[in-house]
Amino acid sequence: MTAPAGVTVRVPAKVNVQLAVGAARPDGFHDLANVFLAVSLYDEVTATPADELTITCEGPDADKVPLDRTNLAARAAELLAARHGISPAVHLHIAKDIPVAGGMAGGSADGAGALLACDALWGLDTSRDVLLEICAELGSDVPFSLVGGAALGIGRGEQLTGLPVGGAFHWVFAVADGGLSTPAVYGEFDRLTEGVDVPEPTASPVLLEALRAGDTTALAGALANDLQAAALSLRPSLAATLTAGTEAGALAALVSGSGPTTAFLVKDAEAAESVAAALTASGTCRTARAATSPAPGATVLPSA
Ligand SMILES: C[C@@](CO)(OP(=O)(O)O)[C@H](O)COP(=O)(O)OP(=O)(O)OC[C@H]1O[C@@H](n2ccc(N)nc2=O)[C@H](O)[C@@H]1O
Ligand SMILES: Nc1ncnc2c1ncn2[C@@H]1O[C@H](COP(=O)(O)OP(=O)(O)O)[C@@H](O)[C@H]1O
Repeated sequence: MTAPAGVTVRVPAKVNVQLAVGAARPDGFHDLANVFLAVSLYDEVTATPADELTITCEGPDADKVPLDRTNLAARAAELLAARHGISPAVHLHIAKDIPVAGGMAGGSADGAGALLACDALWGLDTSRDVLLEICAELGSDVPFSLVGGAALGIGRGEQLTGLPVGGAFHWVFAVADGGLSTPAVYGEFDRLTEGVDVPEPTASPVLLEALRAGDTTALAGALANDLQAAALSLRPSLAATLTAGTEAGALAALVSGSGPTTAFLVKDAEAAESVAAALTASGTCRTARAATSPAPGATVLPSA
């Protein structure tokens, strides 16, 4: 008898080209206008039949990934199985290339990837709407990991509207040593805005038009992250990384989401190569990676 085939799903990382953050809500979350852009750094999640739910992970950051039921991939398998009244008997293997706790939604990517991989492996054919519901239950960023491309997320970031993108954008991501906790960064945002009348978050029309037109220069002028001050307050060394990338010729620099990864928008692939080399040489980050956007959402790969 041949071994049962596995299903592999590839899922992109994200950068928030605009992250407008409102005041804390009674449930502890913050209302957002979160403009997500998927970028070409990917995790791959492979689901194979097993007697019980198990997880393995490979990659440079694998030792930082929990392998118990708190892993978002495990939680995705459990939620999907529960919806269908079946047992989550599956082995999930994560090939991790997205920095862990880096503000690039790597855990969310694995959650969305596991969901799609298990759905295919178990032959469930779950509707897109139900998959998106499960994603929102897993975390605010998980629905976007499923859909990819570009989207505006409102509410806590889970209510998505797809956005048109008129061309490719080139990026460099400087990966920092160690992560930053997302709740800690939102907590620092609350501390820094105490006594301030935080406005309702709204998407910038200039930024949306820059995306639609595929206009890199206009996008560079419109990038904005309301969590940046909080991330810098918790990790002041990020300022030196932002400066190093800008001095190396990046058109714009910002913290990716809750950080500590920093994102640099550059003119083209050639500029990406030289900015990545300069950032690596600067000693202000662990490593620098070039990537392009938009990237597709979670995708089942053809079986080998
Ligand atoms: C900041 C962002 C930007 O896209 O991502 P990262 O940069 O960390 O990847 C997101 O808002 C993170 O989304 P995600 O990581 O899915 O967060 P969740 O699991 O839903 O929530 C984790 C915690 O973050 C805080 N949180 C999250 C989303 C939100 N709209 N308001 C919040 O205050 C809450 O403290 C919450 O308990
Ligand atoms: N599959 C996973 N990959 C990475 N981290 C995970 C995963 N599942 C749960 N986590 C937990 O989520 C935290 C945030 O990870 P991650 O999603 O990579 O960062 P961020 O929220 O900054 O984008 C990690 O520190 C880890 O404890």
